[in-house]
Parts: sequence; structure tokens; C-alpha cells
Amino acid sequence: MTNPVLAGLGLVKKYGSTVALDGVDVSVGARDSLAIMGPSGSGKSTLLHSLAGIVRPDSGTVLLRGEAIDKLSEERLSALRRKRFGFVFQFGQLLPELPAEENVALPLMLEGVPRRQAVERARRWFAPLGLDGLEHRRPGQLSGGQAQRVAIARALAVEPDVVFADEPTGALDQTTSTEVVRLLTSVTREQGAALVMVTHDADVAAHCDRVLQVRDGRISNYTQFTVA
Ligand SMILES: Nc1ncnc2c1ncn2[C@@H]1O[C@H](COP(=O)(O)OP(=O)(O)OP(=O)(O)O)[C@@H](O)[C@H]1O
Repeated sequence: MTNPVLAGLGLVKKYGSTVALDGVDVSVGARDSLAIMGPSGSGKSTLLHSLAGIVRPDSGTVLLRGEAIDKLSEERLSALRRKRFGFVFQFGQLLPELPAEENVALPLMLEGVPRRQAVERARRWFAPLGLDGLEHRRPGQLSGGQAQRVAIARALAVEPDVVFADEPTGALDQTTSTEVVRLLTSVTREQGAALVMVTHDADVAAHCDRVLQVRDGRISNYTQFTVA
């Protein structure tokens, strides 16, 4: 791939005698989406967390637009995560006491954007994600699919280079799951960001441009879909 946005090169991560990653090379470009699949314990989360700068690899490196992020201080790395990465988890992890629009605005406020401006910017994501009219609802008043779409809006609000999604549809039924992954892949692409997603669901993975299979900390298979 020419000029990947994010690349992991020769990633190795051990926990005691467990080799969670055993020399993985992976890269994603802008507007590119990559699904990571594999059996339980194969190293999917460790790979996602290493690429996202949450876990530091024992060897190998992670390059974000050519910059080795695994060598940054903890402080600079967490600032970089907030600004340049967006995260979507299995259970939205929205703050229950805040209305949807403030949940989406939160990462912007953490970056120092004044509340009013942050909420205004946050609201722009509601229509593209089919959330019009739900701005003032609290997470408890949203369906599972709506809550995940709010979580996607929150991940995109900072206009990140990369969105990381860890089982984003794991708690949803099949129909809702399809709807959520369609929006996740299309809006991330429109935004010009890369998407890295861990999923157990082959139907969900098939919405990505490429699917990578991990087994025992290594890439065992790699599928490239032809994208129109
Ligand atoms: N913090 C940790 N401490 C010790 N061992 C760990 C830690 N994190 C992961 N491991 C081990 O590393 C290996 C890979 O774990 P990882 O969570 O990356 O797998 P996974 O494919 O994401 O699994 P699952 O699908 O069950 O979430 C496993 O053997 C796991 O037990």
C-alpha cells in the first residue's frame, strides 16, 4: 500500500509465556477498512490495542502517517489518541446522564472546544447517522442500534485519522447489526478516515474492504475485496 495512514510492522507482544502477537505486519490507508477476525484468544484485541497505542508492543513499531507512535511518552501518546483516533466499543459506553449530543461533543470538549461550539459540531453528525431528532435523548432512551450510532458519531466528532471498533455490533441483532456496520463503514469512508474493526461476525466483516484472519498471534489469511 502506498502511504498507509497506519502501519504495524513486525508487531510482537508477549504476556509472560503467552505470545499474543508473533510478528504481525498490517497497514490501512485513508478510506480503507480492515476487519480483524479469528478465534477467541488469537490476538485480535492485542493487535487492535497495539495499533491504537493502548498496548505497547515488545518489538516492532506502529507508524501513524510515518511517525512511530509506540516510542512517544505516555502523555503525548494519550493526547494523540484523543485527537487522531476514534473508538467504538461493543457496548457504546455512552455517559448515561448526558444527552446524546453532549456525549458526541465530549471528545471535542476534552480537546478544549467550548461547550456550545462542541455541541454545534456534534449535532452535524446526527443526520448522516440517521439520528435526527434524537439529540436530546439520554442513552437510556435510545435503542441499542441508536446508541451505537451515537457512539460512532462520538468517534468521528474529532475528525480522526483512524476509527477503531472493537466488536461494534456484538450486542445487536442481525438486522440492526447490518444497519450499524453499513453506516460505520460508509460514514468513516466519507470522512476520509481509516477503519480497523475486530468482529466475530463474518457478515459484518464482509462490509470492510479487507479481512485479516489472526491465529495464534499471526496472520493466517488475508482477503481483499474488490471495492467499486
Ligand atoms: N493483559 C493480559 N495479560 C495476560 N495475558 C493476556 C493479556 N491480554 C491478552 N492476553 C493473552 O493474550 C492472548 C491473546 O489475547 P487477545 O485478547 O488479544 O485475544 P482475542 O483474539 O482478542 O480474544 P477474544 O476474541 O476472546 O477477545 C490470549 O492468550 C490472552 O489470554
